[in-house]
Amino acid sequence: MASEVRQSEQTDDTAGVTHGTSAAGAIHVRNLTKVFDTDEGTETVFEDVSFDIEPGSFVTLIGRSGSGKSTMLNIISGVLEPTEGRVEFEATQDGDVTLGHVFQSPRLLPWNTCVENIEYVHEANPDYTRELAEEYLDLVGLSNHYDKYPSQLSGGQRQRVGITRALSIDPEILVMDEPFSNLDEITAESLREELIEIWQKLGKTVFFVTHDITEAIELSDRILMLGNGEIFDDMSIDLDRPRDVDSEEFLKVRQDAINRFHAIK
Ligand SMILES: Nc1ncnc2c1ncn2[C@@H]1O[C@H](COP(=O)(O)OP(=O)(O)OP(=O)(O)O)[C@@H](O)[C@H]1O
Repeated sequence: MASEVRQSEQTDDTAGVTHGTSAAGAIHVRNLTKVFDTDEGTETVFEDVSFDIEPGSFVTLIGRSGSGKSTMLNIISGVLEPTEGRVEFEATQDGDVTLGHVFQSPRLLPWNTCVENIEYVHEANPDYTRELAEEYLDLVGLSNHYDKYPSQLSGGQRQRVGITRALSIDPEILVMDEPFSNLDEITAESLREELIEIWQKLGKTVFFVTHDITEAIELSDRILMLGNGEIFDDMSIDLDRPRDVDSEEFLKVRQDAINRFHAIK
């Protein structure tokens, strides 16, 4: 049974959502409209948008700058209220849905170590132990960095901590807003590979936002294209994983995606 989203903010970077039962991790976006009121008047970002996301799938929303990708992601995560419509989640048998939010910049607390930055989002979790933080840091290759401060880490390592922190609350759903766009391409590429390995291992539903078509094809089961206030295309990516971005079949899919993307007026 589906359940309407209710956000209880745990930190800037994670949003706890509760309610519902079964098929945990499915997302149902229903007739979403978002209008911003500004000094210059109103701006309708999108109107009457609906789509469904399968539990455990990796779905990416792409669109030009200003098309409303972050707005959509923030409504799904509960950071923003829609003007009209609703988002429903399928919850676990316990009736819970937890959602982890990874931002473009990891937003770590500078006076906290890696472990403490994870501990911070577990303040209300009686089962939290340092071992749990270490286990998640191990997952992203930060075993030798538990007690380092953010200033002692590279940009890629800081983003790894951001991803780890979101994963450490064991969310059914991970929303990621251009998490690799501030990183150099070599680091971004290794993080993409790690993310896919983690996703395959943990089976989370991932809702990912990017403006990078190659990144979207490399990562996703499905790409939603947002433009002119609507989802104008919904493309399944049927390439085997791991994906070779230089392979003939990848380049063919990429060209198809580019053609479809440019079909929007
Ligand atoms: N809080 C706000 N108040 C008013 N307008 C807003 C607000 N947030 C976003 N907008 C407007 O909504 C539109 C969509 O913004 P959004 O950040 O969702 O786009 P985006 O596709 O994520 O862009 P980018 O790829 O550049 O990050 C933009 O025109 C933006 O100016």
